[in-house]
Amino acid sequence: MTQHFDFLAIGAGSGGIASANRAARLGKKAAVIEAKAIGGTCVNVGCVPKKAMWYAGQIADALHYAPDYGFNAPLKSFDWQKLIANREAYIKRIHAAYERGFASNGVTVIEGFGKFINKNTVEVNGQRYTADHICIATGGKPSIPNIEGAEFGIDSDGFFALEQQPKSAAVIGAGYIAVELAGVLHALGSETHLLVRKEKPLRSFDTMLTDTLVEQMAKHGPTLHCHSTPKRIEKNGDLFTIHLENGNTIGPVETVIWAIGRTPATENLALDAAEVATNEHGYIPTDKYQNTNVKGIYAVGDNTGRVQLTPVAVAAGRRLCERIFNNKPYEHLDYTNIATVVFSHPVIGTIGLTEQEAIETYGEEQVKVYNSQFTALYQAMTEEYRDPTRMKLVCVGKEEKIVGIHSIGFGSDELLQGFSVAMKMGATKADFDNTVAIHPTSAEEFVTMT
Ligand SMILES: Cc1cc2nc3c(=O)[nH]c(=O)nc-3n(C[C@H](O)[C@H](O)[C@H](O)COP(=O)(O)OP(=O)(O)OC[C@H]3O[C@@H](n4cnc5c(N)ncnc54)[C@H](O)[C@@H]3O)c2cc1C
Ligand SMILES: NC(=O)c1ccc[n+]([C@@H]2O[C@H](COP(=O)([O-])OP(=O)(O)OC[C@H]3O[C@@H](n4cnc5c(N)ncnc54)[C@H](O)[C@@H]3O)[C@@H](O)[C@H]2O)c1
Repeated sequence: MTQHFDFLAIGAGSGGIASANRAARLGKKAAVIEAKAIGGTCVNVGCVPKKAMWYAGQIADALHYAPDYGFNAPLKSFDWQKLIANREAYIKRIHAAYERGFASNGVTVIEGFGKFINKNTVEVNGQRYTADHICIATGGKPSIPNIEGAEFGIDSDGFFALEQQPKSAAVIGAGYIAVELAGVLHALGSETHLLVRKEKPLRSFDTMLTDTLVEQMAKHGPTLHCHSTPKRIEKNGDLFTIHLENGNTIGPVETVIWAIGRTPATENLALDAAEVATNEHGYIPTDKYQNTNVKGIYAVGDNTGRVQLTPVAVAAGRRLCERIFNNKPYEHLDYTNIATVVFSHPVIGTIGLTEQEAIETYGEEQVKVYNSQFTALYQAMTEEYRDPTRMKLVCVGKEEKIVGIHSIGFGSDELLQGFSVAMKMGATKADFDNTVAIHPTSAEEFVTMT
């Protein structure tokens, strides 16, 4: 028998969960289909385990600062397995919380891999489900390059499955994941190499951020190898050597991690059966209302090729359901000015235009930039770790409207959310100046820049 729903999400990751719950809370009969684990990438092999590992790295950093704070606490050991066990136990608790949420909202959870049969029918394990509205929220998966020996490397999913801490690792890629995983491994004591193809990682970010990151990597590690494109990977016993296009080699190392981007999980969904179009990279193009080319079929999250962040998938999914089920015909997600944090060492918080983008958009004469550099008190107390925190405000026009906020250094992760609200509301430099600082914090620099 075919079961019918008002709303059916394919994929119980960030976008699918948020949309199905919202549909159900709006009184609709909603279901979500999940092939692997509830929570998707973010909860199981993304934001959550990554942040847990990053916190472990923060604790390792704090142990370096401890003697300058008067603590004589030599590190006796670090237990990777305990960290992983506690991380996974936390993830289990998140699964349970999601299940409680589904139960209280009345969302049906269908376990298995969903495939389209036609425009309003999806099949899972031979059972068919129809829906008036179908949301494709299938996310993505890590990419692996097509080079000799690529199979010797693991990806970010493999990183989270590591049962032992590698003594040495090479992380390949220049994006968020590469920078974050390399930073974590290094902080936890693995000899870590980060290989990027061009002159630096995170090249689309404001140069103040990336220059500082590169400077800090040079001082504290991991070892950054620029202009380093892997050509083949050679296995010798349990170790791997990376041969580069430029003739150099990196390694041998115990673990090679590919972090070279992600591909959309749209291949095996039988999208043809529903006539849903994809672009040449497999992403599902959507309009600003998350509509695909087929009426009643939507896509949200990483498979749309837009900003790949959990809160983006969540917000797009919720707004979609508000639009279709709550009489809000124009509700949609504004994809501009989305704040983001890279959990690098040091951590980066950024929103809006880089200085360069502002100049290209508004013209040099319209752009005024405020910079600040200081040592956060937390690190200023130490001998060896008095690293700079750097901040930048990018302003445009006579009124100095703030169009970019960038920060690298201790606390940049937690301080940005509030400032992003101000920027989204159209704050000017004068509004920032009118705000009395909170002292002593790093955040206060943003309201005291001259
Ligand atoms: C290592 C890493 C760290 C990250 N860190 C952050 C971070 O700190 N902050 C942040 O905002 N974002 C982070 N992200 C990005 C974030 O995880 C994604 O943007 C987010 O998970 C996208 O949500 P989604 O709903 O589009 O897809 P996903 O969360 O990937 O969920 C898709 C789900 O669909 C399921 N699925 C796929 N096909 C089918 C099918 N045919 N039938 C049934 N189920 C199916 C999958 O199993 C999966 O569970 C990180 C990503 C990675 C990989
Ligand atoms: N803190 C966060 O919010 C967070 C953390 C992790 C991931 N994410 C999201 O997940 C997305 C995916 O992250 P990602 O790091 O996998 O992808 P990415 O697209 O950000 O970076 C991929 C990098 O790999 C490089 N690359 C591509 N092919 C390569 C090759 N053959 N050899 C060497 N390098 C190669 C690219 O130049 C690029 O710099 C991000 O864009 C981000 O939106 C967010």
